[in-house]
Amino acid sequence: MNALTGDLVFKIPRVNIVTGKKQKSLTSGNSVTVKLPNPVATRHRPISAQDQPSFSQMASDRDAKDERIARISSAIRIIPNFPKPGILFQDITTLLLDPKAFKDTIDLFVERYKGKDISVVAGIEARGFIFGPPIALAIGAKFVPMRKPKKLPGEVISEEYSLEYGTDKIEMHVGAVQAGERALVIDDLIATGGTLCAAIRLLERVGVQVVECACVIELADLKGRERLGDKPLFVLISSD
Ligand SMILES: O=P(O)(O)OC[C@H]1O[C@H](OP(=O)(O)OP(=O)(O)O)[C@H](O)[C@@H]1O
Ligand SMILES: Nc1ncnc2[nH]cnc12
Repeated sequence: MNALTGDLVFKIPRVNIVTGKKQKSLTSGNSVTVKLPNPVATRHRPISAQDQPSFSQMASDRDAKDERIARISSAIRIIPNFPKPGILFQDITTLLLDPKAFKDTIDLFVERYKGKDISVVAGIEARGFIFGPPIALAIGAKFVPMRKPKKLPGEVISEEYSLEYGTDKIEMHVGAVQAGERALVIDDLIATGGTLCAAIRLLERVGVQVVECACVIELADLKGRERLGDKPLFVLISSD
């Protein structure tokens, strides 16, 4: 129980079983080695009603929320050694195969952002394109795709970010957003935080206020959250 919020935070002891002594997380920035016991039980730490003051929240509401997060967590498959040895890949395609868990995912985000005066949901290619549009439709915002280089046909502005070897870029159409708009940035996962930081910079360059970033999964060991500085990050599941 979080003493501050009264939220229940619990661990799902075994979600997916994988083997191997050391597992690395795939990142688009630094590679970090995460030592795990052998055989390895990959753990997801569901985060319930994260950083939402909830003294007045009914216990039954909270239980229902925790139940949804547990369902989402167990629907995500973890594939070891993909796309290269040592990587523990968090595969959200299995979440998409489970309509109830997928709907729960979207609903949890919608419940958080409805009525918050957000006019832009910016989704990061590729997996941010899966979660962003249903959230945008439900909260009455437009969806703006933030794409990998040379994919958007119109005039673009771009922002570079660092990878383990070299750099990458994300791009957004000029005119897709206007100064003063309030945006939510959505992706499936935060690892080092480099991608989300680039998305924030891109939006802020054109005068958009990034209200929050939201991801289904956080690879907490990689400390991407710290890289975001003061920018709030909301996640459903923290994997360590
Ligand atoms: O926090 P970071 O270290 O920046 O990493 C997170 C990013 O990495 C993954 O995308 P990826 O670059 O693999 O692209 P994809 O979604 O097109 O596969 C993920 O979907 C995030 O966008
Ligand atoms: N471990 C991981 N699983 C899935 N996508 C990722 N992007 C960066 N690291 C990842």
